[in-house]
Amino acid sequence: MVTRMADDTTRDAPLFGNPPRIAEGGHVGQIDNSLVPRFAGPPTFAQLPRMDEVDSADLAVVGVPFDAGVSYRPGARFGPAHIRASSRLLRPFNPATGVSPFAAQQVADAGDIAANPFSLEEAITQVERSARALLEQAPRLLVLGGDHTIALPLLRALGSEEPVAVVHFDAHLDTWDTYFGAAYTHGTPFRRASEEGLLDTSACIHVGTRGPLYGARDLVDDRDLGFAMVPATEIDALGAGGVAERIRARVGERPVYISIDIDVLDPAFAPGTGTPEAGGMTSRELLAILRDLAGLDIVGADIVEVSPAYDHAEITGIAASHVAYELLSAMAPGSQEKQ
Ligand SMILES: N=C(N)NCCCC(=O)O
Ligand SMILES: [Zn+2]
Ligand SMILES: [Zn+2]
Repeated sequence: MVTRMADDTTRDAPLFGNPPRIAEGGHVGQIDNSLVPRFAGPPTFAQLPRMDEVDSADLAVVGVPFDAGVSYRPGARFGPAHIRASSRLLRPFNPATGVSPFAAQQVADAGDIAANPFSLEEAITQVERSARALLEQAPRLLVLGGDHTIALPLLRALGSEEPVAVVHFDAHLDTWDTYFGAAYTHGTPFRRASEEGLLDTSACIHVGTRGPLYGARDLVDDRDLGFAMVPATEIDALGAGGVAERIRARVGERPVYISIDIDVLDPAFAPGTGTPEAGGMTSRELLAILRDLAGLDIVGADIVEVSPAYDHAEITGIAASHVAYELLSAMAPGSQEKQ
């Protein structure tokens, strides 16, 4: 009996080379893990095809291995590879939403954007240029960072024609002005974006904000730059559904960019990050909130600040890969009707 099963399987499995893929909904999907072990094969996000393996893509997953903008622990340059490695266990069907995110839309991995590690200004230009070029090939992007600096060039690529609403999950405001006189850092992208007119200042919101600030003025500036806030201290009382309701009320029908700094999670759920703050949300809360955002006009998203050197047992990588999966599910056409 055991011998027969093994024989049947090996007959269909390729010896090497192009792995067999799931093909659902007319789309090229994940490697078929009933024939090829999930720990074998190329290291794309969720074992999805590369961009050059599909005729066209509805959504591209792209990495930005860059961390020259950090103010504390380094290492987010290794975030994209770590999130991809931790995404091998993602399966095709999302039972919490009823969505098959890789059957409902063509998702492909576009590899990494090359960003100069020695020139922050040049890196920002490269990220914007690359994102614009990629948007010609796939109308929506899910970006794996990288430190939070990259949100600015991504917003330049997405928000220069029509300002976007930003839903920003983070322990930090990231609307500070400068560090050591530097305008472009991972603590300043949303101030720059607001100053540049990239944000719909009636529709942006932070979620999960906590920890000490430099002064009370930070909050005044933040409001002036266009952000409402659901601080971490309000999450217990609101619950995931209540938080999602606040986000929906703020964003409405507008095009929205979702930026997720993994440090929005408590360090217990995401130790592998550069500027951890105690008292954050659980991964279950974050995943539930994202599920409730299905149906928003999500034009792009990022997951940033995963720093694998500080991770243990892939805790942070796995959290980030599931966050990506819920985002892809929420971005799938028809996702709202399924719920
Ligand atoms: N974007 C992140 N993760 N952190 C900003 C930290 C700003 C600071 O060092 O005060
Ligand atoms: Zn942060
Ligand atoms: Zn941040």
